[in-house]
Amino acid sequence: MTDAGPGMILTLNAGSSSLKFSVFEPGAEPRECAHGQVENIGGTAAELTLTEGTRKTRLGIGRAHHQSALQAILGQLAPLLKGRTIAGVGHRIVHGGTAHAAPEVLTPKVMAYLATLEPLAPLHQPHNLAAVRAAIAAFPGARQVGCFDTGFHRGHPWENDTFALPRRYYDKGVRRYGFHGLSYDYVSHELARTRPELAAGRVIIAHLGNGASMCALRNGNSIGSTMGFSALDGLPMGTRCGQLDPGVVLWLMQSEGMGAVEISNLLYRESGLKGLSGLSHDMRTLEAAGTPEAAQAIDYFVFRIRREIGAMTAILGGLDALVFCGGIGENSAMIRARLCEGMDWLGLTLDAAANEARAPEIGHGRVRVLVIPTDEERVIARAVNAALQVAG
Ligand SMILES: Nc1ncnc2c1ncn2[C@@H]1O[C@H](COP(=O)(O)OP(=O)(O)O)[C@@H](O)[C@H]1O
Ligand SMILES: CC(=O)OP(=O)(O)O
Ligand SMILES: [Mg+2]
Repeated sequence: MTDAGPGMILTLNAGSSSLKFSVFEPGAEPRECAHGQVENIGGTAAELTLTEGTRKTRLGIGRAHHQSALQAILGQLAPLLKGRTIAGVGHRIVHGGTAHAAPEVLTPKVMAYLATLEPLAPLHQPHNLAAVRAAIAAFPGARQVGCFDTGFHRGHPWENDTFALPRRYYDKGVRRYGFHGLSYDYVSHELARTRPELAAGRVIIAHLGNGASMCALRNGNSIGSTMGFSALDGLPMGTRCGQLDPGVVLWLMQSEGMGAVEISNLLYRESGLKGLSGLSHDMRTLEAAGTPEAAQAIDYFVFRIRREIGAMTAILGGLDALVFCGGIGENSAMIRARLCEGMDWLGLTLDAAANEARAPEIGHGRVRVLVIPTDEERVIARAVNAALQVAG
């Protein structure tokens, strides 16, 4: 390959149902040259979408898992690089545990620690680490930088960091970490850039995708998250149960004779929207389905989020802005409308036309309601750019 300029930045973001990537030109504010994603991982018909400027290409890749999706992406990279090399690869790493918050170069020692966290995020962490190994093999000269989803929440108050278990478990790392931190980082900084008066106040960001969580922010800092020790807690998700009485887990073990692997599979892969609807994890499918079970799955999703809006408003001491992001938050006008219905008591009133048009601002009450498309890739690219600067 001829070197036609400084090395580029590649970002890899393995979500539970998607693998997203971008190629950035390094710089004080990295410039995105191309991006793409494999969606519907785990389903029967995964699709790789590539976008370069106005050119969009779609490629059916059949039944895909994260590893084959990654290979499909690596196979498409060469023409996007236009003869340039890759200087740095940035990875979304869902769990940084107690030891890692800020972005870091991924040494074998760091990788070994991160591998111990795999059981805490089985839908993500193994794929995140597999992507690092594949990127080392594909780009041996590049700097590999990890960006942690848990990092954004590490400064949250102790009451939100702990469970009411004997203290020794906290000391062993049984804590409420919170996730989707790269998304909250991006969205909160966008809010600060575009609406600084709101960012300085009391804000709830609802990241509603295949994984879903909410973050309560005061002056741009996380003070509470619906997700906890693992990415299972809080809101119901595509295939994850969300909040669950731990007594249910005991009952599954004692009365149903289920072991850890079976319970893990049930709670991570068979529950949530998929479990309740008996149909699909995908909100688009449920919205179109019209079956009573699909409707009830949506009802439960909406109910839990509304409940958390109330709880977070209470810990914030009021609310100045509610911000939607993530695949559902950005694209489903119906879900946004249902979440905001009857919230006038809070000063939150949706503007129906603006909501349907997916305008950046969709409310007209005292509490501002916004849609800010998230960009985890940009947060990763900024971190890689900084790491490349340090490396000289
Ligand atoms: N137009 C839409 N209407 C409703 N839901 C949508 C729409 N587009 C995407 N979604 C939902 O967004 C989810 C994916 O969200 P995303 O944040 O990209 O996923 P991940 O959690 O894997 O990163 C899909 O499973 C689907 O349910
Ligand atoms: C943490 C998490 O659930 O991530 P995602 O929404 O990408 O699956
Ligand atoms: Mg995601």
